[in-house]
Amino acid sequence: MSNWQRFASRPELDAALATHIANTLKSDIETRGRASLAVSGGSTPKAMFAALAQIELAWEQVFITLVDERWVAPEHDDSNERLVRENLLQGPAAKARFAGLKASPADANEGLAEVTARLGKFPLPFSCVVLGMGGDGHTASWFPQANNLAELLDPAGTAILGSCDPVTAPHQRITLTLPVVLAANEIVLHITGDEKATVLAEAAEQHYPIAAVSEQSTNPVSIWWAP
Ligand SMILES: O=C(O)[C@H](O)[C@@H](O)[C@H](O)[C@H](O)COP(=O)(O)O
Repeated sequence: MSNWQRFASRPELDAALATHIANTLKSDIETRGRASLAVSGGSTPKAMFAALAQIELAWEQVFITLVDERWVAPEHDDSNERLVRENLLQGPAAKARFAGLKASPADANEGLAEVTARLGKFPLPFSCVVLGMGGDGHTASWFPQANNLAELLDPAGTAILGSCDPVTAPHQRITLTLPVVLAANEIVLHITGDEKATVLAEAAEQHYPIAAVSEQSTNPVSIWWAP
């Protein structure tokens, strides 16, 4: 159902995953002329972003967005857009075409149409979607307690994006929906530490949101892990 790529250390994981993503983008540029990447925020991907940003490829043909965003201004410390701008859109990768997921309305629901229109310029399906995972079994902004979780995880849903009130975490969110993630050419799950490996092992039994990706076999996810 999923294949594991295990590394002895986080720096080795970050370097290998950056190279792998770059190769996926290069091969999609060769076949489609363009490539698209959706990345997660949080703390895990920061060093991998820095490694990926330094790899030479036709970045001007690469469209980058976020898997999910906290509904805060792009200058906010908790903004995933800020994380991406400061760590991924640097060096050679500064030429990539980036679209953030935050819009001006105070409520994320009111910004959904505007942000969805931005993604209309993207070559879809995504070449690669890079997910993270929280200790509560959430991925993207599919939080266990969210009252619209079933809607975000509806495989037959037609919306690209949905909003979410995580309940157990700060900030309202905007997030890609399950069908868009599952339609990607490649899905990567980037996690570190024994605790997250255990959470993932218990995902099906505990009905964690990550199970919607890790326990399906239509588009098997590759799990990139280091202690
Ligand atoms: O904005 C976010 O919070 C995310 O995109 C989220 O899904 C993240 O990937 C996990 O919460 C893991 O976060 P850490 O890497 O900080 O553990």
